[in-house]
Formats: sequence, C-alpha cells, structure tokens
Amino acid sequence: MRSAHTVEQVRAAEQALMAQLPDGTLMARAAAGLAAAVVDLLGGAYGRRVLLLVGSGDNGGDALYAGTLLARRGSAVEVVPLGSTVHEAGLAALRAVGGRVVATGEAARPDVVVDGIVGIGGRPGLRDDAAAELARHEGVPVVAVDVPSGVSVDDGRVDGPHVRADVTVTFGTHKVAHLVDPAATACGAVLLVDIGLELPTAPVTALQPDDVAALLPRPRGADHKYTRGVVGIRTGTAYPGAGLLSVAGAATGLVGMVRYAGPDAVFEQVRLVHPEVVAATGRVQAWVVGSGGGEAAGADLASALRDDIPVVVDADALAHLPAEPPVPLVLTPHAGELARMLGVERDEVEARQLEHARAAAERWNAVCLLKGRHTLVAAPGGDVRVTTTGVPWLATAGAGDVLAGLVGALLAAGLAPYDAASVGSWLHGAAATYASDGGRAPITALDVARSVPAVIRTL
Ligand SMILES: NC(=O)C1=CN([C@@H]2O[C@H](COP(=O)(O)OP(=O)(O)OC[C@H]3O[C@@H](n4cnc5c(N)ncnc54)[C@H](O)[C@@H]3O)[C@@H](O)[C@H]2O)[C@@H](O)CC1
Ligand SMILES: [K+]
Repeated sequence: MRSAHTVEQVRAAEQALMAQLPDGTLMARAAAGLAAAVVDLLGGAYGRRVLLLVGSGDNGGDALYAGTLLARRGSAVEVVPLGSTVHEAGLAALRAVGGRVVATGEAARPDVVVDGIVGIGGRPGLRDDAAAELARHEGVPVVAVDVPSGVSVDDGRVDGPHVRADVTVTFGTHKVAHLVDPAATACGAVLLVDIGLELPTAPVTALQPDDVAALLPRPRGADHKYTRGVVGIRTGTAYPGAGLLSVAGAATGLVGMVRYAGPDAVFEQVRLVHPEVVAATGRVQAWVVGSGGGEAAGADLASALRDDIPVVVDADALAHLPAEPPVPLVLTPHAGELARMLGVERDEVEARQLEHARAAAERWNAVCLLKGRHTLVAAPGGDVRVTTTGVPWLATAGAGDVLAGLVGALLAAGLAPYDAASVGSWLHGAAATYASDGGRAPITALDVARSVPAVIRTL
C-alpha cells in the first residue's frame, strides 16, 4: 500500500524521531536522497549547473545541503534566495564548497532547477518573485523538494501559481498532493526517500499490485458458479452499446455468472458477444444500473434498491439517488455528474476532487468513485484510495461502462464496496495500460475489458 499522510501526521512523526536523533540528522538524510535524485536525472554531478530556488524554511535547507553534496562532486551550484530569510547553516555549508548566491534574474542557465521554495509548511500559491524566477527557466528540468511549491499539500488543490516538476523527491512518506489531482500532475515522477519516520494509518492510500492480489476473489476447490457470485446488469435501455460494455466489464471471469436484466432486444445483442450471459430470472448478489440507461435509469435503480444487495450506480442513475439509500452503494460519477449531484460547477469538482468525492460519500453514506486521471474512491468517514494505474488512452467512450460492470462483479464476488470499487478501478487502469502496450497504442473500451484476465495473470 502506498500511504499519503497529512502534514499534521508528518510533523508529529518528525518531532518524535528528531527527539531521538542528533540535530540535523533528518535534514541530512533528506538532502542525501535529494542529491542522489538530481545526479540520476543529470546522469552525473561533475560539471553540471544546478540552480537552487530557496525559500525561508527547512525546505530550502534541504535544497542547500543537497546543493552542498552536489558541489562537492563538481557541480556548479547557484542559489537564488526567495524568502525573507534563508537556512543559515545550509547556506554556510554550500558557500564553503563554492556555491554562489545570485539575485533573482541573474542566474546562469542551469541544467536543473531545484525547487526548495516551500514544502509542507507552505501556503498555496507562489509569490511574484518566485513565479518570475521560475518562468525564466522554462524548459529546464525541475526537481521539487518534498512537494512542488505552491500546491495545497493536504488536499491536492492548486489554486494559484505553482511549480510543475519533472521529479518530486519526498521524505518519510507520500503526502496527499502526490496522489490527488490536480496537484499530483504537477509532481512528475515521485521518489520517496526513507528518513525513518514511524507513521500512523494514512487517510489517503493507493493500492499496489500486492494489495490487489490479496483482495482479489479467487475460486476455491469446492466453489461452483453460484458460490462465486452472480452479478445482475440492468443497463443499456437507451444506449445498448453501454449495456454491452457494462456486461463486458462484468464478464471477465471474476464472478461465477452474469445475468442481464435490460430490454430483450439488447439482451439478444449481448448474447451474440457474450453467450455465457443469462437472463435475470434468479437471485444476484449485486446490481449494476445506470450505464446507458437514459430515462429508464431511475426505474432501474428503484428496482435494484428493492433487493437487499449492494448496487453500482452509474451514469444516468446518479440523478435518481434516494436521500437515504437502503443498501450499500458504489457511486461512479465523472466530474460533471458529481457536480450535478452536489449542485456545484464542474470546474469546482475538478479543482477540489478530494473534497467533493468525500462530500458525496458522506451525503449518501456510500462509496463514491470519482473518475479521473487519478480516480478517487472515497468511503464514508473520509478514507480515500487513489488509483494510479492507467494511461491517457483510457479516456475513451464506454470505458466507464466497463468499469461499472467490473466493480459490480467484484461486489457480487463478495468484496466490500470500498474494496470492490478500488480494486475494480485499479484493474481497469492496469488493463488499459496492458491493452495499450504501456501507453503506446490507442484502445477501445472493449479492449480494456478483454485485458483484465491478462492483468490478473501478472498478479
Ligand atoms: N521537519 C523535519 O524534520 C524535516 C523537514 N524537512 C523539510 O522541511 C520542510 C518543512 O519545512 P518548514 O516547516 O520550515 O516549512 P517550509 O520550508 O515548507 O516553508 C515555510 C516557510 O515558507 C514561508 N512560506 C509559506 N508559504 C509561502 C509561500 N506561498 N511563498 C513563499 N513563502 C512561503 C513561511 O513563512 C515559512 O518561512 C519539509 O517540506 C521538508 O522539505 C526535511 O528536511 C526532512 C526533515
Ligand atoms: K518545494
């Protein structure tokens, strides 16, 4: 599991550890990891020009000590101080090995910019001098210290100017901004340097392959098709293609049986593609409703809610949620749908994804899966799992229908709603990566569904 802790949790862990260690130990660990990442990026240190943008806090201190290590290995290091003060000991160390302080606008063109403007102590946004200095070095690779300066660390918002990093080197644990968009996009590749912190449970996490493998339903020797779970699909009334795709997501072999409960005419088409799918005449353990449902989606949802089983509520059905759902739900909106559900603008949802996914989870006491580059799966109570699998090619029509079917299958197989949604989303992204050959080729929604078994084989 990748864990993203809050600033408060990190500060408490740092204090506890610092009390046991000689002064400066943690910063030295952080700086060593940072310098190593810069060397990796540049392919060496000797003769490289390194520019440190340094604010007034310890984030600047990390940058100064890393610069000291780089200067010792032959880099030409310049510092532009951007705060009211500067980490004095760090600056003295750098100067002692030939580092130079230059005024804003006076640095030579560097090979890399190290962003030590602010870290976890920063307020969102950048001061004008910092923004102007960054703009001067457009096109130069940027390594952010701990977080890209200017982003909102605990919720992933970016309300003003901020650094866009190629690499972010963080310490002790991930922070929420490393996982949650739009800030996560500004991080580039995130490298974690272990500085020895002991941390509590994190509110925001990201499943890793081992976690998914441990959660996946697997048939045991005595299982038959009914004990493995049966998922019911009531989708596609207005748009039959969506019905076919939600069935495709459900029919990847993770449950014993898929029953289709949409219109007969759509069922005929479903059977041509998926001959194993049967009519919805018997019990199911979870329903999927809404995908391509059009005006029938409200009635489809009402009908599903009468059975005492979990329901995946997708697309058109999201407009018909009861105030107090009688059964466990997984809601699967994209930003526009979530905006309508909460009565806000789409831009607001996109800018504050964590806040809005959590708000929907609370409002409907349900798991809310907000689709995006990094999909968020929020549980009532505030825990959130972020999906970091996937490729941009996954932004394709019908991909959401496949996801709804996949999550429904996992629910029917017995996973709890939070697990079903996060594992389904992880598999969906990984299947897209697989189908697109690591992002090299375009894909269709059906390719994603068909690649799920291949992904499971790698687990
Ligand atoms: N505390 C620790 O044990 C460790 C801290 N480390 C580093 O220390 C950082 C935290 O340091 P600090 O708590 O000193 O805080 P920061 O260095 O993140 O920033 C706080 C300083 O920046 C100013 N500031 C805040 N927002 C600003 C903005 N938008 N524009 C310009 N200036 C702004 C504040 O007035 C304050 O002086 C971490 O992110 C990490 O890089 C590491 O060295 C690892 C160990
Ligand atoms: K920074």
